[in-house]
Amino acid sequence: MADRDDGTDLVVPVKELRRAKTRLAAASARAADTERGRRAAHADLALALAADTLAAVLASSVRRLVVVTSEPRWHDDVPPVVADPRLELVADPGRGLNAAVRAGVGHLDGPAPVGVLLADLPALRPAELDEALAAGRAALERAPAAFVADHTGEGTSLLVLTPGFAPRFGRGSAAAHAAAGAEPLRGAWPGLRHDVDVPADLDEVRALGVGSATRAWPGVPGLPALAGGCR
Ligand SMILES: Nc1nc2c(ncn2[C@@H]2O[C@H](COP(=O)(O)OP(=O)(O)OP(=O)(O)O)[C@@H](O)[C@H]2O)c(=O)[nH]1
Ligand SMILES: C=C(OP(=O)(O)O)C(=O)O
Repeated sequence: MADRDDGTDLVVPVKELRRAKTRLAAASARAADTERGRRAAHADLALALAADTLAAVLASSVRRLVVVTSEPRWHDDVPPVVADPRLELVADPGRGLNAAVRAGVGHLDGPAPVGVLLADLPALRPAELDEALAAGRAALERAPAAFVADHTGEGTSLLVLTPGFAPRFGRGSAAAHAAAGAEPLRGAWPGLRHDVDVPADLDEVRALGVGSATRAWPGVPGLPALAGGCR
């Protein structure tokens, strides 16, 4: 078992909700009867996934948390996260995921290792994140970056990098990060590896145990359970 992390800085990109998670459209379609209801349920789902991911992050040993987003609901609907003193918000440059990640890493503007975590990990456990960040920092003695592949083996859920390493998120990112010299991290970390991309993933993460916002979806408007994060 790797050591507990002693405080890595973390960047989490959160896409504008109405454009996010298009591969989950079939799940939102089952959640409401009208087109308007479906759109609202879809945005609530994307927000719930991000809120649960961030609740776990804030229960970990992460030192600074940079969220890169231009989502207008951010301030109203994620109050426990917004109120945390470790949070710094950076505007999304609007040029895709890697540009958002670069903006977050650039904001930190230092030589220290940085973790980049995607925001669709509602079963994430704080201890898994701490372990993976510690393992990633240890790997930086041998490689310019380290990554945790997602449960399919194709994507990347966490990238730990030294500033200067170019992130290669997107389809097939695990292979792209490995080809650029990043070291794959081997821990089990089921919640860290299980991102939610397609409707079947929702059942799978619920079986692992998700945070309160995802557990409550689809729920009444306003996501009353959002403040939780305990599992
Ligand atoms: N800030 C920011 N975050 C992004 C962007 N694209 C993706 N993300 C985040 O990166 C994570 C993983 O992205 P994807 O699974 O590719 O998400 P997606 O584009 O919302 O989903 P699909 O439309 O289903 O491909 C999610 O947490 C998104 O919020 C972007 O352009 N800007
Ligand atoms: C964006 C990514 O993931 P996915 O498409 O699996 O969500 C990625 O792995 O870089």
